[in-house]
Amino acid sequence: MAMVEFKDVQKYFGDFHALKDINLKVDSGETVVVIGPSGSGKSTLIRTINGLESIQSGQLIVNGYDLASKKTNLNLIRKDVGMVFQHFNLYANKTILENIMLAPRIVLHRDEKENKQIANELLEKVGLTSQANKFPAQLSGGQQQRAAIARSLAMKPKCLLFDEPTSALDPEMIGDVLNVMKDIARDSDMTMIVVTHEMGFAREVANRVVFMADGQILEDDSSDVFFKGEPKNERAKRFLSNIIAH
Ligand SMILES: Nc1ncnc2c1ncn2[C@@H]1O[C@H](COP(=O)(O)OP(=O)(O)OP(=O)(O)O)[C@@H](O)[C@H]1O
Repeated sequence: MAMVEFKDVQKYFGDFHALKDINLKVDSGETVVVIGPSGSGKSTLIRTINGLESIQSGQLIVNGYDLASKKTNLNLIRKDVGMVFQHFNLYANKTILENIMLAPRIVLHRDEKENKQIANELLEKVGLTSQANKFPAQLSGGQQQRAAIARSLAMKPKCLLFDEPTSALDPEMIGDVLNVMKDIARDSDMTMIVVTHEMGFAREVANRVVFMADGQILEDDSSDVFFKGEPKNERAKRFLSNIIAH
């Protein structure tokens, strides 16, 4: 079953055509990595999936809901489709444990004892048990991002969107965050759509790689084809050889 399906989607910011004729289908359980040069529309693409950006024409179906319809309740979509941002977006005045417990308590009305148990399990999963009662500012960037991932997972989403989750981190923090993401991709049946330049991650766990440039999808391959067989599109090929060379 498709978790996300774009059909001839167009997105404008004023006169600027940010997403051009997007056709993309992501099946439940797939891990898809989106790559491409700066300004190519990668963030815009994934932000449309949970309604953070609206589309102007075409069809976008997410978890069975039509996002172009005014009747669609975005809160219903966001319950099942989580997002991890470049800059973590944790609540500064709440502890890490409270950050993780907040949405399930308010949105899902999860029983308090169960909520705490799930939060503690997630803290363990992302290696932050000892940081549970600290505030975000007391943690490193890498720890904050792992807390943000745990917070998203606490909602038990069907789909998790990642918008350059490691690009604001110091290099020594990146590995731990990627390892958490790799574990999730391997161990869960959640759909993951990840905007990243981390080609090691893409190679190890992505089922597919989508290359964007100038608001268009120029290549959409299984990762085997992308990494072993070379992309067919010239720009994708050049992009790949540049990032692998650096
Ligand atoms: N709110 C906005 N208003 C106007 N233009 C926007 C807005 N958001 C994005 N854009 C433009 O849309 C284009 C695509 O932006 P987007 O952030 O999706 O690219 P990206 O591929 O994610 O880039 P990067 O890798 O640098 O994050 C850019 O030219 C950007 O300036």
